[in-house]
Amino acid sequence: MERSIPIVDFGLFLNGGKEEREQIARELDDAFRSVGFVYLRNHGVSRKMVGRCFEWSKAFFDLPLKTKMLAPHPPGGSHHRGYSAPGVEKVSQHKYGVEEIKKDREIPDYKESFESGNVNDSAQPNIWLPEDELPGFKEFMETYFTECAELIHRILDALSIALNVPEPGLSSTHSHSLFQLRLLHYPAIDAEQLSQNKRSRINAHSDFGTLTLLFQDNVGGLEIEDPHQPGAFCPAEPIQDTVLVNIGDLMARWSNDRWRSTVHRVGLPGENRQVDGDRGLGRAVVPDRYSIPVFATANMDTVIDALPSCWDEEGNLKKYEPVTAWGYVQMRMAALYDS
Ligand SMILES: O=C(O)CCC(=O)C(=O)O
Ligand SMILES: [Fe+2]
Repeated sequence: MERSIPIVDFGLFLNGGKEEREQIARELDDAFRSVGFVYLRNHGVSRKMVGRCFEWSKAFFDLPLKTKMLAPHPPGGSHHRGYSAPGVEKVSQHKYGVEEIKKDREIPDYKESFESGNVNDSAQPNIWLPEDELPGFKEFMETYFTECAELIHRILDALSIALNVPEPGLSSTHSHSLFQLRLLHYPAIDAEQLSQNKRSRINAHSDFGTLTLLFQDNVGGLEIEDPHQPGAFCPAEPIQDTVLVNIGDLMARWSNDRWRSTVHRVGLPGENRQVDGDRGLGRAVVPDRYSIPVFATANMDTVIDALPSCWDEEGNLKKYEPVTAWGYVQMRMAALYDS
């Protein structure tokens, strides 16, 4: 890939003066224009909190299936909370036709997930296990959600500076913090199954909200598509103490495609990553992988129409019709689950 994913010191934005904040806004703008992804250091969610979240995630997924099924994800795509067992969800890339979605599901994503969101989100109430099945889990996830929501709002402040969006900026269009905290577990799998495309971990897709935070363990396997070479992917390696941030489709549209919503997937970890097992028998096993994406979207009534600094009447016309955040997200979500 021509340009790798930049690393930005977000502490300079959080704690710096006007000049430093403007500099970081420019760095984010560059990253999102060229690659659509950035690693943030000093992002304000402590190493300890991130570590604890991975521990909780493992504790949850280690529970027996029948216990996890006490917090089931409802059928259909409109209430995106609770537990989804391996093979239930299949991400798809811009495929809304029933036939296309069915065909896509023939290669199952081998992962399980648990979704939670804002405690005040009445449209999508959280779905928890009975407290005594995993005491403390709910409380921790609610706290983690709040810390991630704070980071998302600060990134939105930086993006507002980057695009000259006047005060109170993009953060105010996300004031309900309708975010989704997702725990993901990809069970250990034969490397051969992944390499021969019999199963995927997560198929190539772009995220459909405004932006996504992604915490990953150090197993690897995440890859992003080279914007200059469609179909060619390169690794987004785990980097200690950073969070990956990427632009989603809704923000790409809002920025009139100034920023990229880059297609990504999870498959076989790179050669330099760990693959356990007896290579002699050709039965290498890719270890379990855990990741924690947090998806942001705008308040549902927000009209997504090209931001003022992203278009003009001369060379750079508006490319898209206005759409509400609600209309857009529902359309994308319906493609995820069989209804
Ligand atoms: O597990 C990962 O690293 C990526 C997850 C992802 O892209 C998603 O859930 O949208
Ligand atoms: Fe994604």
